[in-house]
Amino acid sequence: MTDITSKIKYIGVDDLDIDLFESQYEVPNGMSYNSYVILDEKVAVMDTCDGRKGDEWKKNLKEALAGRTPDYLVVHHMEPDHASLVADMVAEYPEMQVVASDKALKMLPQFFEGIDIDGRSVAVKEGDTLCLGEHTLTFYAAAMIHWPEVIVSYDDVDKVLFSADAFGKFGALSADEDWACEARRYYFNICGKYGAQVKRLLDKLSKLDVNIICPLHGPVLSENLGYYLGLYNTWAAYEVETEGVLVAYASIHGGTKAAAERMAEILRERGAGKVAVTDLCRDDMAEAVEDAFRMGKMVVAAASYDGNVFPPMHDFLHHLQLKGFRSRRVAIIENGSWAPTAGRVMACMLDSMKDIEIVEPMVTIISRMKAEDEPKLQELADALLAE
Ligand SMILES: Cc1cc2nc3c(=O)[nH]c(=O)nc-3n(C[C@H](O)[C@H](O)[C@H](O)COP(=O)(O)O)c2cc1C
Repeated sequence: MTDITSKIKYIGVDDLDIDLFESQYEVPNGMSYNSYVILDEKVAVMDTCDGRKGDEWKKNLKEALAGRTPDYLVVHHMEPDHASLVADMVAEYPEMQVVASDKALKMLPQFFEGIDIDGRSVAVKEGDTLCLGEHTLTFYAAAMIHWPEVIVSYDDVDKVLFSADAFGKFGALSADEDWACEARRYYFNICGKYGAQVKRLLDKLSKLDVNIICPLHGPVLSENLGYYLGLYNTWAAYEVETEGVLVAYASIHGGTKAAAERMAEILRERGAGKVAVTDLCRDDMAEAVEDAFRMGKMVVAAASYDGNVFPPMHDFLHHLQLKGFRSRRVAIIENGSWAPTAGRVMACMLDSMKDIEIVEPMVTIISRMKAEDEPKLQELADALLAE
């Protein structure tokens, strides 16, 4: 338990036992479920915790309360990694009121059958305030970052923003790691689709004087906030963050892999900037998605499979479709032994995304790369790098 300011305490919990966050994201350094308590004339608990760590969280809460009773539980986001203990809190503190958006209040019985908060709920919308004594919270709608019921709140005494999942990050607080790397992987995989909504929130924040950002995952941000806001502005606008190329391949027997690796070499020889190579069958899918958004250009290379494309590539492109991948140049390499189909399928999936420029000519490898394929790869690399 740490002090964020004289009246705001951190009561969140690190989870180092979790195998996959949201049942799909590898988190080698765990996850933090952040939660805070404001101890003013009134006491406000800011979100709860994942049920996986409920006992630890309740212990932290009790310690922070030091015998006091919460007047309000503010629910910024209803996802179970933050709201699992709302029903327990409602039962334990009969005088406590639940403060949330109208949508969140409607979601409560979906998660907690029979929960009774009649006369104990405060529905808040954009611009509403909650006075705690010295501190007053102002609420802002943050719909679709990354659920529809999300709100954020701002305390103009300590200039603290409670940002819900915005500015969140994979990794427990105990992890000593670069913020941007795991925050970017988190952002594009969790919020990537909602750039327009993130941009709207950033516009609102630009009018506030924020000194401290308290997100629901990852470290509290209190220094150099311009750096974090700058990255969020780049990401929300789908702008290129790093000049370079992601080469993503899906290969059954190694032929496509050899072509992809040769393509990466050619790109490096031509000074393409950062060239990252990912094996979609083995490497972290979330990192591949992150790198696709991070860089301005991409090469996709895949084997043909049952008149379609090898499934790991289909899975990758499907992730990009879901996350709103857009505004990038993409080159295609396909492989097949009798009737190559991978290129057509990849092009079709890419065509469904916004402002994707498919660079010609696509290269077709027949089973294994031959000498005659080398100039074709060079031509494709030149076309990809030409602006
Ligand atoms: C289950 C399976 C289905 C395949 N389907 C096709 C196909 O529809 N058309 C084709 O040309 N090759 C097909 N292939 C062959 C591979 O695409 C081809 O051998 C390719 O060279 C493999 O590339 P790799 O060495 O990168 O794995 C299939 C292979 C397997 C194992």
